[in-house]
Amino acid sequence: MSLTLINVKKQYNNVLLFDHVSLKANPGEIIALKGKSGTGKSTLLNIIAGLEKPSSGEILLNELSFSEKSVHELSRVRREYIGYISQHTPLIPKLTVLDNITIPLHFIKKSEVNKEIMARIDEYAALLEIKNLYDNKIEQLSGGEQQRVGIIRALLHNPNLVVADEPTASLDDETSALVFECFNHLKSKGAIILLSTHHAAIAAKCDSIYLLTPDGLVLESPEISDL
Ligand SMILES: Nc1ncnc2c1ncn2[C@@H]1O[C@H](COP(=O)(O)OP(=O)(O)OP(=O)(O)O)[C@@H](O)[C@H]1O
Repeated sequence: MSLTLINVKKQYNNVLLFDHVSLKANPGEIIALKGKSGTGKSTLLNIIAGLEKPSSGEILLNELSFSEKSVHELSRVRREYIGYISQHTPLIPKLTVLDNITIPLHFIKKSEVNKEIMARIDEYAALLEIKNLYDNKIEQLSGGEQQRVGIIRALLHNPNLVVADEPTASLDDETSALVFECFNHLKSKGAIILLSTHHAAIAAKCDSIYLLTPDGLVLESPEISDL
């Protein structure tokens, strides 16, 4: 599945945040989005995840156009194809790690955790080193552990597009590297991963790095001459 952005523009109350944001991402690409605080990275990622509408412009997943979809249809597209990772995943403190991870299954009327889904949870939990925490309550976990629970929950349905807003912000270098391993795993299955980050080391591992400016995306790496 490919992702195409065409001239995406966003303004709030007539104040322009960005315009002319265009991008083509192919299956198996990991793309980093950089930019000064307040340039609109989270806003752009929310738009790409179908959580917010652009002021104008087009977002396409293959041929599927977001602008032609109602809010209801967009939420179905999100559930099916998109994994959204935010800095502060809403988790339920009194429930266990495993219960929190499997919450989305209730929305797709598939409350049973079947073998395939459990194998996927095990795989990511092993990669992120939280397999021993399944029965712990969220309120007993550190911030970094909670972040990893949110990441597994976002990947439960094997998304074709992963949108991650500073996924390693609350993590140390070693744990950040584990998260990147997860992204590499998804990449090998053909997913597109689009992440915002202030960490140079994380951006350097991505296939390409774009800087978000008020006038669109500027390719920072690979440099044009490398292409
Ligand atoms: N619903 C909204 N209404 C009005 N302004 C908003 C709204 N949401 C975001 N903004 C403004 O848009 C700007 C960009 O916010 P955004 O969170 O997208 O930036 P960012 O680049 O992700 O920042 P950071 O790196 O600090 O997380 C901010 O000035 C913010 O106040």
